[in-house]
Order: sequence, then C-alpha cells, then structure tokens
Amino acid sequence: MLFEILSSVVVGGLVGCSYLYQQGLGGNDSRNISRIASNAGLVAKDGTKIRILRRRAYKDHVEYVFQLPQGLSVKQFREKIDRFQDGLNAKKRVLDISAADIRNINWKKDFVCQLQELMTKKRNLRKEIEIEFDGTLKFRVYTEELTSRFDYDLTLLESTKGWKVPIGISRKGLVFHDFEKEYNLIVAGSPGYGKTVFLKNAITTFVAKQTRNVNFFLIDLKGGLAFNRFKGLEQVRGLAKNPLEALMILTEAQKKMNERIEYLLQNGFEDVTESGFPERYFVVIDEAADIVHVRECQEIIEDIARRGRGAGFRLVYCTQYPSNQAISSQVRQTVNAQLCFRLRTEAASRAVLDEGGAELLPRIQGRAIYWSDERKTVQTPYISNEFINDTIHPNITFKARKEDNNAEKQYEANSSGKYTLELEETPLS
Ligand SMILES: Nc1ncnc2c1ncn2[C@@H]1O[C@H](COP(=O)(O)OP(=O)(O)OP(=O)(O)O)[C@@H](O)[C@H]1O
Repeated sequence: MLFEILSSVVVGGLVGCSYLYQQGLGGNDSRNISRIASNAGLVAKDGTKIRILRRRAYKDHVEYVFQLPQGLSVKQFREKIDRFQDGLNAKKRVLDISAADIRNINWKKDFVCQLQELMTKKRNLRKEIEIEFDGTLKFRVYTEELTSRFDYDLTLLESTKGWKVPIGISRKGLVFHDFEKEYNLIVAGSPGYGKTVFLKNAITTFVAKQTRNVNFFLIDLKGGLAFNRFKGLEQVRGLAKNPLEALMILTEAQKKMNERIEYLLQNGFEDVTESGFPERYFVVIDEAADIVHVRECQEIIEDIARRGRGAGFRLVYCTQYPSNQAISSQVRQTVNAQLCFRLRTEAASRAVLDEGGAELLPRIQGRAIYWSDERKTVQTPYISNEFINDTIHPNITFKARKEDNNAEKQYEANSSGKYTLELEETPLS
C-alpha cells in the first residue's frame, strides 16, 4: 500500500514536472523569432519589422501570430525556415521520462537510485517550425518532432474513400490527395526519399478500392522493376520501360482519351461525372525527365494534362531532377498539386513548388511537402511489398482483358464474395 501511494505521488510529480519543464521550454520564443527575422533581413523597405499580435500554447505546440509588414510575403519567411529552426534550437536538453519508465521502476528495490538514474535521462530538444499565412503570419513551434515512420496498414486502406489516396500524416492529422479535385499530381524528390513508395501506395490503394473502375498506363523509365509486381493486374493497361514503349503507351492512352471525349461531345455531356462513367485512367510516369526530350511523348503528356480532366484521365508526373526543362511550363500550369520530397537545391524546389523549402526538409525518408489548397509537411505512408502483394493478389487472378476496342469490362460479385469477369459491348472502352 505504502509503495502504491509513494509511486502515485512520484509518478504524478515527475510526469507533471517533466510536462511543466517542457512547457517552460516551449517558453516564449516571440522575441527570438522577431530577432531572427530582423537578422535574416526580413524587414520591410521602410524598416517595419514583424510585430507580435498574440501567442497561444497548445498541447504540442506554441503558436505565435505576427503582423506581416507590407511588402513582405510568407514565402520569404518559409525560405528562411532553417534560420528560425536553428535559432530556436540552441542546444537544449529536456527530461525524457515516460509513464512507462515510471511503471517499470521496481519500488521494492533501491528505488531512489532508480529515480536518480531516470533523472539523468535526457534528450536533445529539437523544435520544429511551421509557417503559415492567413492574413496574419503564424509560426507554430513544436517541441516534438513529426513522426519519421508512418506505416500503411489495413486501417488506413479502409479509411480511404472515393478517388483519394493517403498522402501521409501531418501535424493536424491524416492528409489525402483527392484526384477528383486536383486531377494531376507532380511527385518530385532526390533519389531514395520515397517517390516510388508513394506511387506504389497510390496504385495499391486504387486497385483495392476502385477495383472495377481504375486503369493504369504505367511508364517506369528506371527499368520497370518498381512496377513489376503490378504488371499482371487487370487494371494495368500497359507497362513501359523505355522511351519507345512509353510512346506506344502514351499513344494508346491519348487514343482512349480522344474516344472518350468524342463520346461525351456526341452525347451532350460536359464530363465523365455528368455522364456517370465511373472509370478513371491514370498515366503514371516515373522518371519523367528521361522522356522530356522525346517531343512526341512530351506533346501527348501535355495534351493529357490539358484535356484529360473531363474524360477521366489523371496524370502523375514523377521526377528526381525537377527543373524548368524536366517540368515544362504546360505541365506545370495544368498540375496544381505537388508532393515534394527533399531536393538538393532551392532552384529545384522552386521548379516544383514555386518556392524554396524542399531543400530544407530533414533527411528523413518519406518526409515531404504536399501542396494542394495549402502547404503541409507530411510523413508519407510506408507501404511494404508484403502488404502490396496481399492487397493486389486477388486482382492478379482476374487477368482476362478483351483487347477488342469496343469492349467494356464488368465484374459481378459471386456468392463467395469474389469477382468474376464479364465482358459487355459498349460504345466506349
Ligand atoms: N514513407 C516512407 N517511410 C519510411 N521509409 C521510406 C518511405 N518511403 C521510402 N522509404 C525508404 O526509402 C527507400 C527508397 O524509397 P523509394 O524507392 O521510394 O525512393 P525514390 O525516391 O523512388 O528513389 P529513386 O528516385 O532513386 O527511385 C525505400 O526502400 C524505403 O526503405
């Protein structure tokens, strides 16, 4: 009994103490932020500096709201986020004691020593910052780092609806990309940060959730291995591994798109949504820089990006080397959403996001900036090959595509819950 009372007093005290200590360190950074801004030259031409309006502490962060001087933009602040982060991270160490640590104390044996030992358990404090603008300039200072691992699992798959694909976890929760709102997506990042894993996540998600309706034209100019496991799928209309095959696949995709547009025109529909066509076609290109000099390919890609929307065509344009050459201005103008992993230079970041920032991302695989309606930092889901295989396996057995251009496929569930394939003639396919 004595031990229980003692333990609850100590646990409450220590955890409370640690909490207060950390809150204290969250502290008041408003002066530091103002000072760093001035030192980094973020001052208006007439000498006006940012001015604190309010500060509010939340469970996991402190938000500082500033007035932005006229003539300065949030972009300028974001591009110097590393200065703010470094400035607020002047070597601080905090107690790192969890409730589990306390539970693991053996209260019947030299617990004072164990407690002393625990009090030495510290970690470096690494504050992370997010900068936003909504009429005021907001700095969010987090004392906990965003998770560096977010696994794709069944729960995530089940929570994914419609034509959405999970982009990752942000500070505010799950983030999805909705291909019915932002039709095309640019994915960029230096080698090894997670582009291919993201593409596999998207393909697997739609094969599982839009089994009957999704179609892929896959172009993998890095040798075809990354998409190899998908090539037997009913939903994959082709897999190209070199520029010549890419041109063939793109030509087929364009033909299909033209047929669909023609049908919509003839029948007085504005787009696939109005016509009720459930099918969507994804042209996925990884590594786009490798075909940027093939004029015919480039023209088709730009055509699909420009005219494909209403016909249900979506473009996922992926590159390691973003530049104004690798992402043509036509593609750039028709693609309003970007998922950008760490890049080497600010110029590369600008080619994707129109501003710097991707070069300042931490060297964490899966860490990215997602920009659709607003800019978010996310940890993208890690999808394992085992999970992909388990998820797509039932679809591989369906492979039975009728090559006839006038065939539309239909599936019906049988009593065992599995799908069987039926082919039905329609004006379009
Ligand atoms: N979201 C993630 N979470 C954790 N680890 C990841 C994540 N995404 C990728 N990785 C790790 O990084 C490795 C490389 O990822 P991936 O193949 O997707 O990189 P890439 O950007 O496509 O590289 P490249 O351009 O060279 O093909 C993966 O094998 C995996 O170990």
